[in-house]
Amino acid sequence: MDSNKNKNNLTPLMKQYYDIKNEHPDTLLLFQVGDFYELFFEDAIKASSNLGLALTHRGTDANGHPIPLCGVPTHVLDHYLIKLVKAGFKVAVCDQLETPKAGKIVKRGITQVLTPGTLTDLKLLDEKSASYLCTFFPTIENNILIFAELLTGQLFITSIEDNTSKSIESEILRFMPDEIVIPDTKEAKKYISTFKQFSNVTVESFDILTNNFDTKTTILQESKIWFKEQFDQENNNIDNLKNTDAFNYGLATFYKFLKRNNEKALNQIKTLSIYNQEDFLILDAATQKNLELIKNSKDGSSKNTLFSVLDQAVTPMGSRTIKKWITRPLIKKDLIEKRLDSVEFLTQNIIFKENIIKYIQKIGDIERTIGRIALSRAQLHDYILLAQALEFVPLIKQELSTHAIDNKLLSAIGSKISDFSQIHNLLLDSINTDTTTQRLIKKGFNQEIDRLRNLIEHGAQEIFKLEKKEQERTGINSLKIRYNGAYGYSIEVTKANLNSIPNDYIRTQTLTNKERFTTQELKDLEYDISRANNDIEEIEKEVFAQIKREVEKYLNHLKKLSYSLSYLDALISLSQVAYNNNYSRPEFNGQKEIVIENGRHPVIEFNLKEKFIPNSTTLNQEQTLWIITGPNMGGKSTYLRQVALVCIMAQIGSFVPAKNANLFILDRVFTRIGASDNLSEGKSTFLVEMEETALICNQATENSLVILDEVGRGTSTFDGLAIAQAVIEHIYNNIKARCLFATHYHELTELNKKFKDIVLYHAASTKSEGSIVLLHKILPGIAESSFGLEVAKLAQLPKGLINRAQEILDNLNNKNIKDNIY
Ligand SMILES: Nc1ncnc2c1ncn2[C@@H]1O[C@H](COP(=O)(O)OP(=O)(O)OP(=O)(O)O)[C@@H](O)[C@H]1O
Repeated sequence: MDSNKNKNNLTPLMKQYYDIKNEHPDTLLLFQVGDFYELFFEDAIKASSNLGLALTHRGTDANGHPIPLCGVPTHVLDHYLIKLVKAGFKVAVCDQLETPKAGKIVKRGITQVLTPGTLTDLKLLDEKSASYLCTFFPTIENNILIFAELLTGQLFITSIEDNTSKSIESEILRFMPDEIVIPDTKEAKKYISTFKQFSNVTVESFDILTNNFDTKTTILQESKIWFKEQFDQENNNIDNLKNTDAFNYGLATFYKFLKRNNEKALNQIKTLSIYNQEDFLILDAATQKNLELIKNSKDGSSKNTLFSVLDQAVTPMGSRTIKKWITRPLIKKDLIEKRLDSVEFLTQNIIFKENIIKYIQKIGDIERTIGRIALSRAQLHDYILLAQALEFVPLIKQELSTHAIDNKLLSAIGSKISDFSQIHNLLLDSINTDTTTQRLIKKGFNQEIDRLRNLIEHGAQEIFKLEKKEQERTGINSLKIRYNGAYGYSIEVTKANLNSIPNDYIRTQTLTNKERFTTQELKDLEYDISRANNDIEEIEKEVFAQIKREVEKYLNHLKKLSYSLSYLDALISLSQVAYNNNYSRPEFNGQKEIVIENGRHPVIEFNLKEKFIPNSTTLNQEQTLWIITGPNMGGKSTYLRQVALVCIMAQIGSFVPAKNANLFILDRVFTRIGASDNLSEGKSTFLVEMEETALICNQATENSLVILDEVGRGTSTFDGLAIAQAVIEHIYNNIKARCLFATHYHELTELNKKFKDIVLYHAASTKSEGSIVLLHKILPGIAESSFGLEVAKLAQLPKGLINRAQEILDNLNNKNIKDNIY
């Protein structure tokens, strides 16, 4: 859209379009024209290719060029909005603000600006995922990350001193934000390509943060004032942060962005959590991907993920809580034990659990309903849902108090579920739940509304009653009250009866045989009837607003209620999963050991046709590092992942798929599994492998679990072998983390002779009728070989090819024996 130069050549509609678009140049502008929302110029081209809609042309621009155009019907706007916002566009919706009148350009204005991270409209949100807006501000000193969950009004802030993109990426992935806002500084822009792999990125201009010329105060100061007003800041962590540029500018960037795009949400952010990365178990980005915690690597959905197994919640808010728990496992023993106590209690008290499930199911996703109320986006429907939900709160409260619950967490949840009878009664008395009538307020709640409604419903009867009254008063039986489109209501009297009309009759019209009159009473009645429809709307709106204000007084309590209920739902979900799948309660006995008896992979055990073979693990002072060899397809990767998953599940507060598990509280879990390249960033498979290994070597501690699968595989045999051995030696000698290392380099098993705590395990196999049988059992010792050719046979490589490979292999083995390489 190049020029406003020749504005005089434009139609009034296009002039108006230019004016509005100029105020929102960074958005796709959907401009309402009657029954369509239309996009013009570049916006039309982008939208048509993203939405698969036809691109046409209409009229000419100021320079006489045809204007590209693409339109969507108004009744399907939401459908297209979701698509555009999910594709990462910022979208502004410009509505017609008045009924069009002939010959006059209709008034239009922006009614919504949507960006991926600022959505608060339920139709646009994924119900099983919390939606976060992230702001990232890096400086040489530290990096600030701000995550805002707008619907619940929560803000999470952390500072990361480590400047490697891997650390920052890991922390961002915990929240999986829908949008990451960064300043247009050189340091920040370095991260764009990394962030774009998993989120939408918006660059916010930085220079004007400090020079807001529109007001006397700068955005920096404004954001500080906002922060002070929103939060009760008795938080020690905040003082340290406040002195850093990253925090101050990061906050200003966040504030500026949200103020422009969803100011209401900005004012509803009331809960602050300043945390350290180390407050939760740290799962680096590769681990989150490799273990398929929330998203699978196949299609990015939650199918066959840990989340899909643990999520048996009956409400979406419960599912969202489970998701949060999975990405933020705990590291404080007492908190983990509290969750485990509750899960155990719930698995043992089935009737109690069933009752609670029944009620929570009826309550539904009250968290989002309350979120909408807080953001003033709630409609009648939301209040109906709230009223229905509150009916079950006393029942849950009763369950929680009457069962002698010997469980700290459940009792604490119970105490937060206050009695909302007052607000429940108010809603029951006032809100019209009969959605067929299109009325907001229930009969009997407000006298004036009832009177007007009566008038509308019984207008005809009122007129009839008046007619009777006038007949009796005048003694004229033929007197009629009639309605005429041009004159309205009037009393008709035949000319023969004119002598009997009272003095207060006002003549309005003379017909051949009749005269028409009105009276003050008829005028008032007519006025009331015609105004009733308008008035009732006004009064209903005002009464509804009063009810909303009353409900808003309880917002903080309601937020606590929804938090407690989603927590309860998530706990019940964990207990259901534990019960159904025969999981056991993990123990933390203070020893630095991971001893798992008959562990299983929580996801794979569901998908196998045959029975999953359980395997045990002992990583302790005597066995700190396992080198695992074994045939391809022998089950090594499954085993490695299962050990990591069992440890993570335990720190989520879940029971684990094992007969017994004695664990210790890990600070970090690292996994380097499989081949992944990052061609979009110009990184080869091997470079990615080495970057991930470097992160482990730099960040793992003796309290970490390190899972390494075939490190060194991506380069030449000797380079790979050398790197693999050096990595093992570093982890064993310097880091002292508990480690499982799977490899096809049999040479590495020699390390067991050098270091006594490095032990050898293998994925067992046997031969039957000349073919390999994979036992999927991890046993002490070394595998005979990798049986690569056997697996190739299983995969049905051509027979001739296999025979030739066997020849080559025999030659190589003979040579190795001669050269004594093994
Ligand atoms: N404990 C088990 N019980 C039953 N089946 C298993 C078990 N472990 C693995 N499997 C099956 O074997 C398949 C291959 O396992 P996995 O990928 O773990 O082997 P691998 O040893 O890592 O192979 P490669 O060295 O080729 O990567 C799995 O997809 C699963 O179907």
